[in-house]
Amino acid sequence: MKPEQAKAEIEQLTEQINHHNDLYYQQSRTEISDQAFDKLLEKLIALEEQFPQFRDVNSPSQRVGGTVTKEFASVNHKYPMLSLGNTYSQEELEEFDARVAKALDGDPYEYFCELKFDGVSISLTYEDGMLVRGVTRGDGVRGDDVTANVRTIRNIPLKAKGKNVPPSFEVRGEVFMPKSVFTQLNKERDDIGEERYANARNTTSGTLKMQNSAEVARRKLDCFAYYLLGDETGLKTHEESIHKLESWRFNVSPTYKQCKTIAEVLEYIQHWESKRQDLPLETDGVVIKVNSLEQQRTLGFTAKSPRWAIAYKYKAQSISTRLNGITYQVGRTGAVTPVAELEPVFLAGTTVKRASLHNANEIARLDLRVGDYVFVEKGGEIIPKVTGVELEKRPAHSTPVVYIDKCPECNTPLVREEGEAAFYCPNLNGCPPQIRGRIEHFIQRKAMDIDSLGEKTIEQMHTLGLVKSPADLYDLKKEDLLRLDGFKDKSAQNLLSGIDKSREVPFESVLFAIGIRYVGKTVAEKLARYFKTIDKVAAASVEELLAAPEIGGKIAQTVHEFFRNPQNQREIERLKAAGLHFESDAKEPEKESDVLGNKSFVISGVFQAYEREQLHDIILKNGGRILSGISGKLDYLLAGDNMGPSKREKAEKLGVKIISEQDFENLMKGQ
Ligand SMILES: NC(=O)c1ccc[n+]([C@@H]2O[C@H](COP(=O)([O-])OP(=O)(O)OC[C@H]3O[C@@H](n4cnc5c(N)ncnc54)[C@H](O)[C@@H]3O)[C@@H](O)[C@H]2O)c1
Ligand SMILES: [Zn+2]
Repeated sequence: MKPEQAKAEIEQLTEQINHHNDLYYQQSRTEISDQAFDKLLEKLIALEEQFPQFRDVNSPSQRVGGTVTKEFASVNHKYPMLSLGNTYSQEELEEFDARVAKALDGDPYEYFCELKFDGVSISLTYEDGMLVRGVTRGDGVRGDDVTANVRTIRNIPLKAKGKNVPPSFEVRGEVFMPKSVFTQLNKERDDIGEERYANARNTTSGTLKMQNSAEVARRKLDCFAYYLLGDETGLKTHEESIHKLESWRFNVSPTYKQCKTIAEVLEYIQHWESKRQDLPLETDGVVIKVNSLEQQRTLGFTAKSPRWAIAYKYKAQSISTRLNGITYQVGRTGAVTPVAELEPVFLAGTTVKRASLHNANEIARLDLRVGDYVFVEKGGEIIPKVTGVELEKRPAHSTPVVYIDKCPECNTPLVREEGEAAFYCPNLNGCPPQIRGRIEHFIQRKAMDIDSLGEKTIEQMHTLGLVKSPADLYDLKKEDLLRLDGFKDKSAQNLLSGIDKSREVPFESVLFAIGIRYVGKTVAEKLARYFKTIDKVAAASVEELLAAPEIGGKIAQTVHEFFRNPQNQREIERLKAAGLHFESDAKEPEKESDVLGNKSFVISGVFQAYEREQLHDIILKNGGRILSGISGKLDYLLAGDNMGPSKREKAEKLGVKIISEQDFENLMKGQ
């Protein structure tokens, strides 16, 4: 290759890699697989080695990929947080072993193997046994201070318990979202018409950077600890540090193993290759560390990673098969999901016949054509996905897939809202899967909690014309139920009493049950708490909805529209007549004073003496108002710890007064 050509290619690769790094670390999104990304980086490294004159100090080959964000205060790491060199092949692993042997100059050494947990790394600082700080890796030198969020993770001890806990130390670990939590989260998102999250790692990264710790707590993140650092730990090996962490009640994955030779390392890798699928979290490889800390010091670091460790990454399990066609599914909210119908193929233990394609953009991006041979990949999720097309096998004269424009269930023309990836069938009240889905949503445990009513029964009720909307459930008679398959006197009676009992379900559950798009259980609770009655929610303008805590523009808009629809209005009138709770039992907070004189507040950050919701109540009870965001109209920004610098900046620019917890207490005293 000519130098000019190499230079151009290095520049182009750098730009590409920076783009993917930005997506991955800043926006928690990905456009290409890790393996494809690693190939780009490998290519860049090879070119830079061949043409060192074109290697920039800021090249992505020389630096950890992330940066800090504006939303959190940034903190310098005491010890830099580096990346890991990685490999997908046995030969490269053996080369690594040879480098270690050479650098240790005949000294005997051994390895310690752990799984590579696929989440987000975190640094946890403890002082006098107490957790004082949780910081993301950031650019390796500085990270985001996400302490408030880290405190919500149950498996991260707030206090290290056990013998000989040193006065000050740092723990490194991986924050992750267990597979079961991720699946449940996506189920809930499907149910309220939100787009699914792509994978658990990106969701973990996005969650850890949320501004609202209460929401983080609901996401049920978890953490595995794998490093112990400190000046006075007295440790000799990595293994000892792992045992120390265990004895101080840190959550350590029991999957580690000490290995004497690289052959044992290879056995470990093989052992976990398929077994790792049964673990409760995603893993993407094995991390191999030289066990002796003394030898780790001898080996040292490159600019980007330790020379005493390497990550062996498992190749994604992928296979090529024929795309026989595309079918379309309609969900409860009318969202249309395309599904790839494949020539059955055996992949990683199961036969795959179908794969998800997400949406029309994805089909266009892949330029899919029926008859193509496509690559199917099983990532962490159970449903495989189509990741690419084997272009050499493309049949002649094939044409790109034309996305359907009518609902496959009811033939209504589909619509796509601005800024949304999915197409929708707008026929809310006449499209069968939407009707059935709405009833399934209505009866679920978190909503009206009517058990003994399964999907099959709902479908049959709908086919027989017994139930077209949730309100019809309350008109059902015993003789209606006896027409259903398998229903006898007793089961019919049970169902009727289940329906009857649902009349006692509290308002927030009813508000969730009626199935407003984007209104999940948490949002329903917030709205119910703030507005107290359905009539007030229904009458609220978009601005008034926005004033409720944590209600954003998209939700405010849909809630407002929902109550303007005459059919929805009629349904609610019928449900009211059926005797459901449409008012909150919780009493209006009793006015205690007017000391805050109608001033407006935004609450942000974490407070010493109060929970946020508590402050919220105190303000309302004492004649203040709560606003949803910082604007020129705002009187006070009540700032706790860990408030993002961007909020402070905005408030300062608009001349909004920023007050502390102490200032607020003074205001309450009328000072
Ligand atoms: N698909 C994309 O667009 C894209 C973009 C950027 C990066 N990436 C992927 O991100 C990775 C590069 O990121 P990286 O620099 O964070 O490196 P890395 O993820 O390959 O390795 C370093 C990280 O491994 C983690 N880790 C997990 N288990 C560990 C254990 N037992 N011991 C020690 N560390 C453990 C730590 O968080 C550590 O920060 C690559 O896998 C790359 O493919 C993908
Ligand atoms: Zn339809």
